[in-house]
Amino acid sequence: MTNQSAAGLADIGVLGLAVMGANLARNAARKGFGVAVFNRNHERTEKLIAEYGSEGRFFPSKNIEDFVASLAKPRAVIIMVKAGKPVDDMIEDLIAQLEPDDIIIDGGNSLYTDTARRFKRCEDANIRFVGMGVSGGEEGALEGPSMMPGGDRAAYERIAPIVTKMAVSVDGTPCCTYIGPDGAGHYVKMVHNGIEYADMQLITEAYDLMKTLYGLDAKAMSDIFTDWKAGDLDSYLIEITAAVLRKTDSTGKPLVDSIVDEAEQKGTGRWTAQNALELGVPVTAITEAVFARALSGRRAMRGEAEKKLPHAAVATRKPDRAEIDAIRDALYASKIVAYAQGFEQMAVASNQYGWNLTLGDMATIWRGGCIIRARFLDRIKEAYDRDDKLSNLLLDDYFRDAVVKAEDAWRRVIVLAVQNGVAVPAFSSALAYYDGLRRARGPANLLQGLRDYFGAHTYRRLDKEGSFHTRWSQDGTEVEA
Ligand SMILES: NC(=O)C1=CN([C@@H]2O[C@H](COP(=O)(O)OP(=O)(O)OC[C@H]3O[C@@H](n4cnc5c(N)ncnc54)[C@H](OP(=O)(O)O)[C@@H]3O)[C@@H](O)[C@H]2O)C=CC1
Ligand SMILES: O=C(CO)[C@H](O)[C@H](O)COP(=O)(O)O
Repeated sequence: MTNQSAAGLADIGVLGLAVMGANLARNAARKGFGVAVFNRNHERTEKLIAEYGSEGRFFPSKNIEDFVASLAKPRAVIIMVKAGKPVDDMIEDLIAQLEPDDIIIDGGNSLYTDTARRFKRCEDANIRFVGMGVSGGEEGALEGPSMMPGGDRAAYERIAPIVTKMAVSVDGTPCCTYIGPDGAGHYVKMVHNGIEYADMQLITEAYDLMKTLYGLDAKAMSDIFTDWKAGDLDSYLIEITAAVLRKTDSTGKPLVDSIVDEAEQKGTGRWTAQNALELGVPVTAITEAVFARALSGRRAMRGEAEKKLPHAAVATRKPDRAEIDAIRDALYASKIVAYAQGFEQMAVASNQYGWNLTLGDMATIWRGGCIIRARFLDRIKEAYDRDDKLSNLLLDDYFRDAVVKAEDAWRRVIVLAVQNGVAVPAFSSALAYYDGLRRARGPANLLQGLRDYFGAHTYRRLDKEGSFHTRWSQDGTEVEA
């Protein structure tokens, strides 16, 4: 499936030409592919062709019939529309036009269970379906995103020569690989976004600590984040944090100080947390990040609470180098926990849903193009290269050494935050997870006793096999259940 446009037909189609679709279409055209383009509202198509039509071979259409007719057979169409019902509508419209063996690729942020359902729907219509997570935002879509295709493997193999060329490459390896069957590609994208939520929440907490405890202004914090980018924390999110903090508005003041403190969300972080709860995986950092966005949304309530629930004014501390370094170390340790949790979630899902995910591949394709791209992902890839059965990243030597080294600073920063009333839910839940994880014997024995007391739910004993119940409200004797 390459360069059939010589015959006057396009190699690939892009349906949906908002930020992501238009940039993916330009990306493919710049790489030499003939690209059929279509959007419900034709103005977007016209704008794309007027502004960028000279970048490559575009085949614009005003309706879906002409769009499909402009594609070389077997056809391949990337749908890039708003997630949810629009995707179902577009699939139905395409099914009515396509022929057996043609391929539909959904490149949006679809819920993985929707993807599994759509896979079945297309299979019933003899159409091949690939659910492909795409990350990188506007710039990544154009310059080379990270791509997470799942579903029909044979269909993926057919589009691979195109999509692996569209994806960015790191050290010569494309950030695109087949992930697994049915909804696996969109599942992995969902967890990517969950980790993105946690990573951003941790950065936000570091910002709040520097601002509230040390009185640092945006420019000073921008310089600190720029320094951090030179070390272990080197990542796209740290880089853009420095850029956002450095930006001034038309008044000359830092833009960030005028942005409303309410975080919005489209749903992928919430889906990650919901799925973690369903699977019973302790994904605390991502879940706290979702809740922190929800709390940020209660702006009026927070305004009222600030008046009614006062806290002693925080005495601004001297921004001593060692204390700022401690925040950096706490951020790094918490970030390791967040990624460890996200990777465990993918491992559990892989088992539960029979996907056979290769976790090292996720680290490999997230090294470039995507929003969470970071030097750190090389370390994760190396950890899975050392042990592809690794049950938790924190048990890998590199990550164990990193958290052990950061531990004192991590604790000090959280103590300081708690003493001064600065909310650090992701920092502190990450540390609580770490402390819970590194104890072979925790306190859930008491919890089991309580459950047995009120509900005869039984418990197991350390000293003998079987399940037991104590007749708490009768004669107090223990019986085998
Ligand atoms: N923006 C980003 O940074 C990223 C977005 N994504 C995902 O990629 C997908 C596309 O994102 P984005 O480019 O931001 O666009 P939007 O999510 O803003 O969706 C706009 C596009 O969807 C089309 N659309 C909306 N409703 C319908 C409908 N009922 N029927 C047909 N088309 C419809 C619009 O067409 P029209 O012009 O006619 O209104 C337009 O092309 C989404 O799933 C998004 O979550 C993934 C990674 C990053
Ligand atoms: O997929 C993405 C990046 O990888 C999108 O930018 C995503 O929409 C961001 O999520 P939210 O709007 O919920 O913050």
